[in-house]
Amino acid sequence: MAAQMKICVCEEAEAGALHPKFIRDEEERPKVAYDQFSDDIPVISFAGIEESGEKRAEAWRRIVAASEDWGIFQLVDHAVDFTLLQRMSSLARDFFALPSQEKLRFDMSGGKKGGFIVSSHLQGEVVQDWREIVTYFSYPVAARDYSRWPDKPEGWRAATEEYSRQVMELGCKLLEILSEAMDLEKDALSKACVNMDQKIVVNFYPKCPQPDLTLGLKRHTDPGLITLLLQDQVGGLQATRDDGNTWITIRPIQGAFVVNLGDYAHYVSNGRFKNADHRAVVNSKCSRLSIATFQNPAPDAKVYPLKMGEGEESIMKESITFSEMYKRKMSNDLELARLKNLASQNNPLLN
Ligand SMILES: O=C(O)CCC(=O)C(=O)O
Ligand SMILES: [Fe+2]
Repeated sequence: MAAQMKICVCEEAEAGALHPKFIRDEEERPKVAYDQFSDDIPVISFAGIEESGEKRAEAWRRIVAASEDWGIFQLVDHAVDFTLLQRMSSLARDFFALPSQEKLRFDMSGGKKGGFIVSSHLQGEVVQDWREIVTYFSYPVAARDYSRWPDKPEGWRAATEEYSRQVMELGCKLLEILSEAMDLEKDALSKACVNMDQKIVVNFYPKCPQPDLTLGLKRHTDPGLITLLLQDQVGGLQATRDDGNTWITIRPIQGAFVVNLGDYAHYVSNGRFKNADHRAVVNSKCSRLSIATFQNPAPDAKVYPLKMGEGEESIMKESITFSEMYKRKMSNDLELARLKNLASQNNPLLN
């Protein structure tokens, strides 16, 4: 039973020092603290969207501007029920507090569709992320495998079902705005996605003995269309728009969703919408919880600009499927990690 021998990050947290497998290279380590908050990311009220006239135009304009600028904005006054957000977060915290054997009953290793993972999705990663996660494949509904949804704590399954439904609704409204911003019909993006996929990733970052040496989640862009991220009040989500030279820590706002645009949004808008470049840092004082809901196209949806202006060239050489795009992204990431590992093995100064 290999799964039973795994060590959860919560157990690693008990040690006074960080295990070397979590230690990042100097240039990857956080330089901006988890609680040194920035207000650079716009906070937009969704109430304005439902109204008519000037308020709607203003909210709409700010969403589009943020999508072009950072590829990130925070959404408040949205329709997702506040008590449901609190319930999801508290049930998720209860799950991560369970004994390791209980969590590992849902271990996702070996290609299972959903469940519990220690650290990273990617096999072959050299340095590990300081986190544990639970993943739910929630849409399309027909593809749900409830046997992979943790049955403890009681009530989490039902709360997750309702949460995924409400977030899907909100996500679809955002797609209408982004479609119209591209001068397309309201339903253009949802049609391009063929059949909207949704995946929920609940991230738990235990408190960490040496947070300056590691990352909760390494730098990345999300692959899909948009991600709606619910974070607690601790702080740790960071973004860069100068290729990792400088970072900001996004200020947590209770009940808000941080909306990140992903690679698919970047490609179909021919580069107009930014794919948010982000990561999560950890701290030594307390654990942190975030719930990321990824709204993605179907695996066979085409990835190619939906519209190009006169004389504008496509940023993509060819049209590929979303599953092919995802595969290439993952193998690029692994190749980079492998090269980095080789370089450090061949550098006597680092050994
Ligand atoms: O925990 C966070 O703030 C970031 C999570 C994230 O980026 C992800 O799950 O893709
Ligand atoms: Fe992300």
